[in-house]
Amino acid sequence: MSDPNRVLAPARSLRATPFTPSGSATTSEPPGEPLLKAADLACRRGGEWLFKALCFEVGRGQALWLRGPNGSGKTSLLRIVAGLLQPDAGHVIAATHGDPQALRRQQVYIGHANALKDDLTAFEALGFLARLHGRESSPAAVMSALRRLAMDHRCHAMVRTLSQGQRRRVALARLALERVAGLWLLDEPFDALDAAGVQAVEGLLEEHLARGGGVLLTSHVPPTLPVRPVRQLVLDTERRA
Ligand SMILES: Nc1ncnc2c1ncn2[C@@H]1O[C@H](COP(=O)(O)OP(=O)(O)OP(=O)(O)O)[C@@H](O)[C@H]1O
Repeated sequence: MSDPNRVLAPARSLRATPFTPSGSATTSEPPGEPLLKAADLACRRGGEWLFKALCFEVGRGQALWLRGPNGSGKTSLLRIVAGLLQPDAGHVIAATHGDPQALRRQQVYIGHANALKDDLTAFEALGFLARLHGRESSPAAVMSALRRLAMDHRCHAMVRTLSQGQRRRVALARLALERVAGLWLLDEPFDALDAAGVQAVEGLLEEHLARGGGVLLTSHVPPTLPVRPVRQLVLDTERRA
């Protein structure tokens, strides 16, 4: 029997199932409008098509797990949605209601690289990111965010002295500063995290979805959220044209 949460099967032409709003959105945004619509997206890299005619949506309160083998185009797709890469066809529509600042306020992109400055302390690096993205950056807020990822005890450590998992925790602590029910785009958020780190991030995801946010994430391990089902979008190199 097919998994009802699996929204797409990989093929030359990929189509999502019809969007059904879900979740308990506590937001002034219209509850039925998706945070993200991707229509007929195509991406070609290194002379090969990664995907074509890809359509999907992320609604409020929804998490969509982007999965597929190495090189199938997950990062490329996330970068297209984040506006960092031009698709070869199709378009992405974000629920911004014509406000050009809304996208910046509502969208969070955390890529493979942690974007932390090596020569700052964990506390300074997170504060810098918060200010850069126009988020709450008071010392209390930054410490509280570090605490959510159990990194408050290392707040004075230089980033370059932290382990990979600790750096990932500091980068992801940024999510604890978010208050807007927007779209989170997360590339391998669980990479390098131990079980406690994974649990902390899943808790943040759950809170974000509960306030009406949406999440599009890649992961090589299935994300398991305590309350909500996670839908799937599969990119599959073997079945591509
Ligand atoms: N800047 C680039 N120039 C040319 N080809 C690229 C570039 N970036 C990525 N590619 C190619 O695009 C394909 C998809 O890469 P992408 O990083 O999107 O895959 P992925 O599914 O995220 O992989 P992984 O699971 O290994 O992270 C790969 O074959 C890769 O070599």
